[in-house]
Amino acid sequence: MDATDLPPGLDGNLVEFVKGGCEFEWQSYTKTRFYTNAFVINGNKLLLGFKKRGFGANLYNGFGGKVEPGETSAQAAARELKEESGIDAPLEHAGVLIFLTEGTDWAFHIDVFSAHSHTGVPTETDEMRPEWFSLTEDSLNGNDDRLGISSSSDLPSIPYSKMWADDIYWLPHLVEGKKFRGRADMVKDGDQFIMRKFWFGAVC
Ligand SMILES: Nc1[nH]c(=O)nc2c1ncn2[C@H]1C[C@H](O)[C@@H](COP(=O)(O)OP(=O)(O)OP(=O)(O)O)O1
Repeated sequence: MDATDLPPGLDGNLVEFVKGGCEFEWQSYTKTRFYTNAFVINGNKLLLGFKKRGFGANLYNGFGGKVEPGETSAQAAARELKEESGIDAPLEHAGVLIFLTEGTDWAFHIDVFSAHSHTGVPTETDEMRPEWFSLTEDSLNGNDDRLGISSSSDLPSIPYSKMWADDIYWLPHLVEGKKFRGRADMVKDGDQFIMRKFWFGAVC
């Protein structure tokens, strides 16, 4: 894909999965803040955390936070995973997401990581309550959550309606092991954020 067709902030040889909000302009920004987000898979289970406080409270997400000065994003991802869930995992880089929120001039740059094994027992912390979810096909692609039916396994389905709006567009690709990139410009709708303009794609 021609780099000039990509949202500002993304580059490389990318193939589009999905886009929306074509009638809007991309929001401009002058600063970038670096964050991480880590997802641990164990066979047909995915570990998510219910965020108890702070930005994104009451949503399920991977484990992550700010990259501190002097840290690489991989180091930050491992530290945040341990701090928020009590486990260690051999994290690998899976994707990059750029998010903007209305009224700010800075972008979240989120390095997303995944792992297929871990050591330790996921443990609730002040910030996150870890829970395992089913990775059956209907759970992963959001059919179960959309239809409000429980998963065919003994674990709950992935709770997309209680996650950031963008997650359903890239989480299935992360689980399939595809590297991805994406950007979403968010606006506030009541007490939640919805995507005004977005683009998600795979790295060739
Ligand atoms: N639209 C979005 N979709 C998504 O899946 N994750 C998002 C997101 N916007 C932000 N995040 C993630 C990135 C990161 O893992 C988390 C925000 O980190 P935190 O709230 O933990 O940051 P803090 O500023 O509290 O940093 P720490 O104090 O270092 O934890 O939310």
